[in-house]
Amino acid sequence: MRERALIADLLAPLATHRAARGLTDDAAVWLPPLGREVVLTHDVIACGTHYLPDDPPSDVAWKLLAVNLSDLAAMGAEPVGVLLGLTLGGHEDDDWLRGFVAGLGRALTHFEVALLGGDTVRWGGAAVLGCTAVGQVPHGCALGRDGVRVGDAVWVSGTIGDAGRGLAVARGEAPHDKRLLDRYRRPNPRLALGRALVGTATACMDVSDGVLIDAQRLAAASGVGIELDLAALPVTGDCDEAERLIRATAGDDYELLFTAAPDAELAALATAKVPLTRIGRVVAEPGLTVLGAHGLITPARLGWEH
Ligand SMILES: Nc1ncnc2c1ncn2[C@@H]1O[C@H](COP(=O)(O)OP(=O)(O)O)[C@@H](O)[C@H]1O
Ligand SMILES: Cc1ncc(C[n+]2csc(CCOP(=O)(O)OP(=O)(O)O)c2C)c(N)n1
Ligand SMILES: [Mg+2]
Repeated sequence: MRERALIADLLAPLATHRAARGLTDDAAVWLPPLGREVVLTHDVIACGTHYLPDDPPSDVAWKLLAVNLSDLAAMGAEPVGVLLGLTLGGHEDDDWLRGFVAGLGRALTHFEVALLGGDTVRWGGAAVLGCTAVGQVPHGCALGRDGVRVGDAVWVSGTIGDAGRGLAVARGEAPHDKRLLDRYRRPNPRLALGRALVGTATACMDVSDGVLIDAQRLAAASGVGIELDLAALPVTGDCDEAERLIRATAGDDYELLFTAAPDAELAALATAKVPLTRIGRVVAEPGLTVLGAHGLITPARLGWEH
């Protein structure tokens, strides 16, 4: 399929938002509502690094959107639209592209975001798929990483480590488990939670590289320290300390890690699907401290780094 056909026949029908101008102009034109700030983020996923060549193309489209919307969720923003940078390789034939666009359409509808534009190129290597997500927040309401205060409680949404286990399933290294595969292939950005945390959380970020390394980054951004209780980490099923460390460093969770005053009322923000768990506290001494059953633990690694 030629680039023109992909755009005109498959992508343009998805670009229904007025701002996209039917994908017939050089760029999208969007007027943010009065009193709103525009929130912008860009994340790339590469075949072999972030997803597997055999992952269904519709799930790859979902993941591309989800990892970007997760960054908007972390900022407390409401998503508006996305621009896609599709650098395709030899593996992405017409069937793959049709599957990708079908999944893209479903994901756009599910997340209520507009396709605003993008670019498509072919090259000889593995596919590299970029996405710019555009969101909005009421003026001054964006959540940041630098608002953590000494004495705050540290919270995380959902469960940690299931996506990492899903990757093992996808690689054929663990028995088939649809739920875990979905956690890896179809992350759920915590958009409603992120927006609900505006005004309550002192700081927020999403967990993509592993909850330990991301907690270290959150603490560093605020010039404070974070103490995490490994036993408090929300995991699926029973697991010992060694397994908890694996789950805490696997990454791909796309949960929200946030801080709030110790007496902040958060129970009302939790749901059956997205529980909230208090996993630690903020201290003055900078750095990350991991506490196990027998005291301090020094993990060999904290998470994923490129
Ligand atoms: N190549 C780049 N050019 C400009 N900014 C970048 C680049 N890579 C990362 N950033 C910015 O650095 C910050 C941290 O990026 P990253 O660690 O990828 O965060 P996240 O995990 O939220 O995606 C973000 O504000 C991101 O926009
Ligand atoms: C095939 C494959 N191997 C390994 C991983 C694990 N992995 C790759 S990148 C990554 C971290 C998240 O990606 P990154 O580009 O750092 O996202 P960002 O922090 O920028 O949101 C993880 C856990 C994976 N998702 N897929
Ligand atoms: Mg990034």
